[in-house]
Amino acid sequence: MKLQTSAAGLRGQLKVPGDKSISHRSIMFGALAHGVTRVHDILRGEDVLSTMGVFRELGVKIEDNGAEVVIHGVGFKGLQAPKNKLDMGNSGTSIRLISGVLAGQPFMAEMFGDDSLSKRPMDRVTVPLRQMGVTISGQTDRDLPPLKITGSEVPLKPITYTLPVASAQVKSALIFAALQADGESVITEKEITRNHTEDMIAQFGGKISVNGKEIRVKGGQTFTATEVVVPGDISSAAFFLVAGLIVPNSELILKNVGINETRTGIIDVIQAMGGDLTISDVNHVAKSATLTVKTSKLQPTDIFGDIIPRLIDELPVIALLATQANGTTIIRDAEELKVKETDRIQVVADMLNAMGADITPTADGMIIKGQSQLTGAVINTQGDHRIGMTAAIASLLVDDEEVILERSEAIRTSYPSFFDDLADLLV
Ligand SMILES: O=C(O)C1=C[C@@H](OP(=O)(O)O)[C@@H](O)[C@H](O)C1
Ligand SMILES: C=C(OP(=O)(O)O)C(=O)O
Repeated sequence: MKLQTSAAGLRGQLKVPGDKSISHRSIMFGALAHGVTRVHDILRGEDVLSTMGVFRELGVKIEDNGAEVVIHGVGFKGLQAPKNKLDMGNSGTSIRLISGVLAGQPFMAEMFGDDSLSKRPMDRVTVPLRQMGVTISGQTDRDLPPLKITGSEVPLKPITYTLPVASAQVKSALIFAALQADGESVITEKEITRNHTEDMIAQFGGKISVNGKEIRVKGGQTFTATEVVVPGDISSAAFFLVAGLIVPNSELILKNVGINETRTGIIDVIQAMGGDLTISDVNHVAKSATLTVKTSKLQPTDIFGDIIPRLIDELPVIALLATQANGTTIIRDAEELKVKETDRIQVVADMLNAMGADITPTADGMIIKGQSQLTGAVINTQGDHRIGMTAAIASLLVDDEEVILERSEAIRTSYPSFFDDLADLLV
């Protein structure tokens, strides 16, 4: 498709779609709870639809009446052996978290995904799950999908485990397994990562204790159905936060954005760069707020250390932001970007360099020179939604040249209405 270029400004208000991480987990906990869970403002992106499809295959009734998604929970003991292979699509969150769910189920299941997912390492979950008594195997020494899993007939062994990577997906997979273990598990994070799984255990009436990076969770708990209202996804809002800051003559008001503190690294970065961002209407219960951004002069910054997991999915569009700062921005400690839907260090650098940026990829990040005039190019998402949306925002700064985006349908993974929302905000 041909992307919009030469934007005269972005103005107006937007309610970004529901948080992807919370949407996945609302289906999982809804299925594992007893009773009927209603979910409002769920993200209907393809990744979340994959999770819904898998739980339907596991015998859970899930209805979408347009206004809300209704999940008829069956409890941990009510899941049924699937008749078909479980299709995880493009979703790392689905395959890793559901591995933890299936770990304690007394049946065999096979999980597979698309070409991108089939290249992503699953050994980070298979290694600790095996220690808990699960039979699970994948392809090559990294346990790439497809994965075959046979859960344990008897309660799993609890685990004491320090994560070698900063990953909410691995942490969450182990929490789901630990909930089906005979005793207390102790999981220690490398860095603090998004805590939606922990929050949701409490929301569904369960118990979990969190002390900094150390998490303790007991097996054998039962969950009670509840009502979930999903806040907007800050990872989706990120594209419009950056657009509002770098496109001249812009002012954007983003409503109902999730501001869980484990996700707000991008706000810290924008503030460090001197961006004009205000936070209002803070709802402490829903952990959401209104974020307003205006066109700004930006300074460079260094992004590294424990902020990285708090903005990991935003780094592609943060790299674009840095191309417009008045100096050099350095991103470090972000080697995890290499094992996302694409190698996001290489692919982001290649894409933005093809558009006239000056980015040097490094082993664990990027060195980004600022004040680049962006130019026309042909870009391929390579199946990565965040690459596609970053390209679409970058092209707003291109004058009198074309930007063509190939495989743009990848954006439906996390933000099906992205192009409609963008069109509505153009001056
Ligand atoms: O737990 C989650 O919902 C997610 C965790 C992160 O992945 P990792 O755990 O692999 O860092 C993130 O990149 C992904 O988009 C969603
Ligand atoms: C990495 C992502 O998701 P997942 O790991 O679930 O595929 C993402 O949404 O950017």
